[in-house]
Parts: sequence; structure tokens; C-alpha cells
Amino acid sequence: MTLRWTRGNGHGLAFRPRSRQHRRTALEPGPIGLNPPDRRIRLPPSRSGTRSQRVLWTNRIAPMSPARIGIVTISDRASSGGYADLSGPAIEAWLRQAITSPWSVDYRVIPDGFESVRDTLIDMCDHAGLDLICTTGGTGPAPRDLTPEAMAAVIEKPLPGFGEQMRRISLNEVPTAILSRQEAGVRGKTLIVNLPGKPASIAVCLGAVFPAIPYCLDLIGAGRIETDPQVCVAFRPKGA
Ligand SMILES: Nc1ncnc2c1ncn2[C@@H]1O[C@H](COP(=O)(O)OP(=O)(O)OP(=O)(O)O)[C@@H](O)[C@H]1O
Ligand SMILES: Nc1nc2c(c(=O)[nH]1)N[C@H]1C(S)=C(S)[C@@H](COP(=O)(O)O)O[C@H]1N2
Repeated sequence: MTLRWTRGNGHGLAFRPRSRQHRRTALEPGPIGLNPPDRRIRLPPSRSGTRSQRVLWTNRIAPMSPARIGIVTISDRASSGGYADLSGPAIEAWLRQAITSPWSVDYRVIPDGFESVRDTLIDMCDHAGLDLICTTGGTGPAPRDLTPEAMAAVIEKPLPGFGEQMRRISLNEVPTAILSRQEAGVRGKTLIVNLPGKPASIAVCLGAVFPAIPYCLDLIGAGRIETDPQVCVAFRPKGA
């Protein structure tokens, strides 16, 4: 038996404006929407089963619960209707191609600014309980670009390698990549990764760092992600 995930709230993809902030939350299928064969749903062992049988069912046979991924577009103009957000959807499209295990998305479009970014990220980590959050925008040096300042107030463990690698790869594309202060870090069981605002930067940056993300999620106790090796070869050390 296989599972096919369906949209959970019946609201489809429509935006629901909320003052200056637009928000869509939907339980959505991953790109494939099927559980891997070794994770088919079976009835759990009865209460009389041994402890090791129950552990086996829980760890190896129970279906993977969907990973919960947040996408946050940080842009004054996208959040006020100045232009259509292209970067958030670009992140979602890239993830749909790369991730083969079930996942759901929590997508928000918010204005630039310290408090707006800080409060949104804290809400997504602590209340929505997301496993991974990808932000886009607000990483540059302009006065309203305050994503890194908000990150400093949110993350508990910085992971500087992410920003270094994304800038390194991006410099092959555009000299102004050096202007991005994008970074990544962990808060509780959530990994947050910043991407620049330009839609074209999304695939470049995700392609550069995503191979390390599934194992990072394993290490922090977040949801498990499987990837399509044609798109992204996730690296997990042998024995992990
Ligand atoms: N989310 C987005 N969707 C579509 N285009 C975007 C987005 N973010 C940035 N861009 C494009 O990239 C350009 C430069 O990005 P940058 O982040 O510097 O924008 P910005 O001028 O700071 O945007 P804003 O004022 O809305 O925050 C923008 O002028 C816009 O054309
Ligand atoms: N791969 C890639 N990285 C990029 C860019 C880009 O076009 N492609 N734009 C740069 C530019 S022009 C800026 S100003 C910084 C910061 O962008 P942000 O403030 O929209 O986050 O990201 C940089 N990083």
C-alpha cells in the first residue's frame, strides 16, 4: 500500500492577504507523494508484541511523517504588491524537484526589517515547529536589508560554511555576490538558510548547499528528507 498526500486545508494555492503580510499555509504533497517501499504502512504490533518489535515498527516500518519546510520571502515590494514574488515560488519549485520524501510547505511573504524577520522566524521555529526554513531577500548592505541582524537574534548555532559556500559558488555567476551577507544556523530543531532576493540566485545557492541539508536535519533531530540524486545527491556519512 502506498500513500498519496493531498492538500490539507482545501485552500489550494490562493494567497490570503493579511495586512501587509501575505501568508499561505498548506499541507501539500512532495513531488512524488509516495512513501518509499520499505516504509509502507502496516498495522503496528499488538500491545502484546515485544519491545523490540515495537521499536522496529516505529523506526523502520512506520511511514515517514512529512518534513515541514518554511519559505519566507523578505521584500518590501513583494509584500506590498509592488511586484509578484518570484523567489519564494522558485524555492518551492526547486525543492519539489529535489525532495522525494513527503513534505509540507509554510510560505510567507513579509516586509524587510529587523522585527518583521525576527518575529516571523521565531514563530516558524517555535510555534509552527518547522524542520527547515529557507528565506530569500534582505541579505545585502542597503538600509532596509536586515535579515542577518534578525538571524543573529534568532539562531542559537551559526553554520558559517553555508554562507561561505553560497557566496563562493555565486561569485562564479555575478561579482556582486560578495554583497550578500546570507548565512545559516540552527534554532532548536530547525535549520534556517538565507538566500539572496534575486530569483536567479535561488537554484545556484540551493544547489551549492542542499547536499548537506538532509544530514544536518538528522543531526539536529528534525524531520528526515530523501532527495532525487538526479537533482541533488544528499551526503550522509557511512553508518549515519
Ligand atoms: N522576491 C522577489 N521576486 C521577484 N523579484 C525580486 C524579488 N526579490 C528581488 N527581486 C528582484 O531583484 C532586484 C534586486 O533585489 P533586491 O533584494 O535588491 O530588491 P530590493 O530593491 O531590495 O527589493 P525590496 O525593496 O522589495 O525589498 C529587485 O529590484 C527585483 O527586481
Ligand atoms: N547567485 C547570486 N547571488 C547573488 C546575486 C545574484 O544575482 N545571484 N545578487 C547579489 C546582489 S546584487 C546582492 S545586493 C546581494 C544581496 O541581495 P538581497 O539583499 O536581495 O538578499 O545578493 C547577491 N548575491
